[in-house]
Amino acid sequence: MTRKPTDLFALRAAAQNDTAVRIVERFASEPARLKSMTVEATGLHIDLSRQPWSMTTLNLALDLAEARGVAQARAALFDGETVNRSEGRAVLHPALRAGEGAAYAAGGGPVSGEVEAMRARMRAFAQAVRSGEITGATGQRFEAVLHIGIGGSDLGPRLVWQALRPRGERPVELRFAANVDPEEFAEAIRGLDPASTLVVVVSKTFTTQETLANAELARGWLRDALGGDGDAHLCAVSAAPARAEAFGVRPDRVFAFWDWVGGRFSLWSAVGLSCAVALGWEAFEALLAGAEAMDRHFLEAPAGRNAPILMALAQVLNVNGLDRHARAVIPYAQRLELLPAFLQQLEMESNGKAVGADGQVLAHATCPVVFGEPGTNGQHAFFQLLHQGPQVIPVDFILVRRGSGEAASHHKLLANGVAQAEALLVGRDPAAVRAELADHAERDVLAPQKDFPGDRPSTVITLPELSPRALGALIALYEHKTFVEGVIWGLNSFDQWGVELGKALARGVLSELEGGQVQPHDPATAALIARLRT
Ligand SMILES: O=P(O)(O)OC[C@H]1O[C@H](O)[C@H](O)[C@@H](O)[C@@H]1O
Repeated sequence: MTRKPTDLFALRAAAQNDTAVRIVERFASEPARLKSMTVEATGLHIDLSRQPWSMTTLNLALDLAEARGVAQARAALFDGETVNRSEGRAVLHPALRAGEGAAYAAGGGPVSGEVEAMRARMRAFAQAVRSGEITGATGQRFEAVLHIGIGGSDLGPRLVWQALRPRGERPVELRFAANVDPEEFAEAIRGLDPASTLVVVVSKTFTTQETLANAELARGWLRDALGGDGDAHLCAVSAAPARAEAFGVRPDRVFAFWDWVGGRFSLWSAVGLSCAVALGWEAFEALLAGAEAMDRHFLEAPAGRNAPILMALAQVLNVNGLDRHARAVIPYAQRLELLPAFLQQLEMESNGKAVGADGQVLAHATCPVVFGEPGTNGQHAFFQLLHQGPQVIPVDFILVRRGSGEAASHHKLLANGVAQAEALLVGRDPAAVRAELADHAERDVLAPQKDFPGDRPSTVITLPELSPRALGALIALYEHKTFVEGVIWGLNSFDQWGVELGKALARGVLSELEGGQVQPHDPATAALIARLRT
């Protein structure tokens, strides 16, 4: 394989040049900066003025997006072309949230009719479960849903439930089991009554080892309590519905989706069924509407006002221009606790690749390490490194303007978010630090340690409130940002070949751990297997 030439060099040179001027000083020399670098997208406010670009470099980045064919790639995606070439599939998650009467087609074949029909089934099912029209085998209402799935079949629904779950009385409780570690399953069913629990098994392939293991545990739990009737509490969501039926799920309880829905983009399909049941159809529909509004923004806003494109360019600038290979995501909202985990899959599984879509080794870096915790908790843990560590880590701050609950606490939360972004941007004048220590005998030793360099980039996203609509828009914003980055980096964001080897090896190791024939391994692996077998 040969190395591929890249046109990121011009951007890199400009980005490095820009570091001669502190970001905060640019506001004076670039009066239009704040206005030009903040965008409103479907009610979300996105401030990119704290990113380390000059206005000139931003324009260069926009030229790069144009040269890399972002507009054409976006059209190809929405037109249902086979953009996931390595798997021969279209990628059409926008079709899942389009309103009635849309006309999406995957590879030329219409899909919107099927999408609408499935949505109607989901809606009818969710409403019938909530109203008590559909009951369990003993006639009891379903008071809980156990959602079983992993990766893309878990993280989206889990994030949505955490973000939107009712505070007080919950007509329907929602629990999740993803890990094959039986501890998670045991915790998920704690306190639940099988007679009033609906089990939704979600797996695009319906071959995922962890999910099938948990589905078997759930089926056993239902059967122990309800006998053979327990199977009537099983639902499945899959792009391989025949496999779900072979597992024993009644055909009218199998909800299909399609191979043109990527796992980590699948929340909007029947993968969201358990959220639709537990939160109610109106909330699920509003989530879809928020995402659809972001789709329209992504399609229609000019590149310089286009939130997903600008956020992608800021990331490219930091990664490829300034060698910043990590990014922190800090939601100042406890309910968005799972956003960093969701984005880890979305971004790192999509773009954590070193080979381009054309099979050539890429000559540039791609996806940074994404991590994060809610604010203010993260402040008391790893923010030390963000403020004073040797490496600069750009941060996404997510603030929610109108909180729910105690207003005074919400103001404290927001104040902390604003202050942290300011501290990263502005830092502290070293002279002020020294002046404060004027009488200190160890002034020369202490002052540098108390220095805040600042000039550390962030993006600040403000949501009007944590509504289903705003959450849908936020998730879709990150989906499209991830896609644009993939286009600029020249890779296929929609496959994940890197997860296959470990899965295949685990099958062999399992048989060895269970007493089967020992296979040849490297010495370290052989020793570990021997240790675990005894
Ligand atoms: O939905 P499933 O087919 O069960 O797949 C669940 C997950 O496992 C795979 O290994 C992939 O890494 C994920 O992208 C996927 O979402």
